[in-house]
This record gives sequence, structure tokens and C-alpha cells, in this order.
Amino acid sequence: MTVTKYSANGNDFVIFIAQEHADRSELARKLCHRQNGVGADGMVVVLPHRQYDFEWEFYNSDGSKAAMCGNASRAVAHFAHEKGISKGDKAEFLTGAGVIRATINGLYVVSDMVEPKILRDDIDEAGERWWLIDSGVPHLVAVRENIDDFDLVEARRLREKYDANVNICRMEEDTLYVRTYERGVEDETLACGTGMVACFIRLHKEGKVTGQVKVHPKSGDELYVSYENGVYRFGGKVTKTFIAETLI
Ligand SMILES: N[C@@H](CCC[C@H](N)C(=O)O)C(=O)O
Repeated sequence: MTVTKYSANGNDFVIFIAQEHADRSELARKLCHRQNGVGADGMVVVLPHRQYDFEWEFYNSDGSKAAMCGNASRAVAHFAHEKGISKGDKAEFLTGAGVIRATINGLYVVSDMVEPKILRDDIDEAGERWWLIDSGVPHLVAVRENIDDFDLVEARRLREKYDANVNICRMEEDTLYVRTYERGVEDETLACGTGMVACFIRLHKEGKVTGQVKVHPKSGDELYVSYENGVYRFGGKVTKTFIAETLI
């Protein structure tokens, strides 16, 4: 099977085309394995769809399925564009969280995110106020002055308790710094798109940001998140790292 490997600012994915839905959890675990497989945070299966350019199945590296992945949405939009699955500079595809519309400009890809849901804004844990936001998948968000000391043991506990990804973020001038412990990878990842967007949403709802901000995930790359005409939008570069013939 031929797979394409992408990195979206350090969040990496194995992508391939299939013709029908199937339970591919075992395959996701194998391909995403860092030593015995290709190695990735997630796996995307591109499937035909009557109405949209395509639809996807998204799997985390532990084989669990997720409704949405912001970074993979940008990587797969680039993949579909290159393969001619989508036409022009736009891609429209169905995820478990709804339809994503992406714009491809060279390696720079912008995704219009699904309408978010604020599930809770009153969670007190570890001396902080957390919001639980569904930006396609559930994210806990805390805003801090310092995000250098991300306690991964505590993040793991919160991830289990709320069945959510866990983010801490800091706003400094016009830049949002974000760190994310990802559900399904069960560790901190170098970037998480829906996590960066969830952090922006909290700050936006609290009136602390307007328009557009630069975002730096742990990888140190620069992306941006914005709110324009009622839509949360998220953009940054993607990297196609290799194409491989897998034997597993
Ligand atoms: N890395 C993703 C999020 C992938 C899904 C998440 N791990 C979950 O299971 O909720 C992103 O860029 O948004």
C-alpha cells in the first residue's frame, strides 16, 4: 500500500486513499508506531463521497477514531489538491465533526473550522479555571502566565477524567503560545490544531483577543488563528515528508 507522510507543524500523519469504510484501528496502530511502522501521531484515510470532494476516517496513533483533527485537515487538503481529488485551490470534505472547507496556496493551507461548542466554563482543577470546548473534538483549556511547566502527569489525569485533550496557553502581545496533551497519542504533541483553535476560542469569548493572532505550538512554528464572519479559521504550512510503499 502506498502512503504519504505529512507533517503539519510537527503533528504528523500517514495518509492514503481507500474505496470503502472499514475498521482500520489495528492498521493505524501499526503504521503510526514510531519504531515498527512509519511513525505518526495519526492516520487519515481518504474515501470517495458523492457530495463533497471526499470524506475521511481519522485515527489517532493508539487506533482510536476521532471526529476531527485540525492539522490533519490541512495536510489532507494539500494531499487531495495534489492528487486532483479536489479542484482549484479549495477542498471540501466530510469529517466526523462536519464539513471542512480548506484553501490551498502552495504549502500554506487554511481550514475553516466547524462551529465550536462551549461545553463548560466552570471546571476547577489543580488551582485553575478550565473551559471544556468542542472545536471538533473536546479540549480542556487553561490560560496561564507561564506554560513552561506543563505537568504531564496532571494532564494525563485530566485527559482521563474529562475524556478530552488538555491545553495550557499564554497570550503575549499578539502571539498565543499553546501546549497540548493529546488524547489518543497519550502524550504532548508538537502541535494540535483543534487545541490551538480551542485556546483562541476561550480568549476570544473572554474578550481578550479579536480578529487574528499568531500561534506558536510546542514545535515553535508559526501559524495563525482568526475569527472572521462567524468562522474560526486556522492556517499554516504543511510539509510532505515522503511517499512510501508499506509492507505491513
Ligand atoms: N492533532 C489533532 C487532534 C486529533 C484528535 C485528538 N487527538 C482527539 O482524539 O481528540 C489536531 O490537530 O486537531
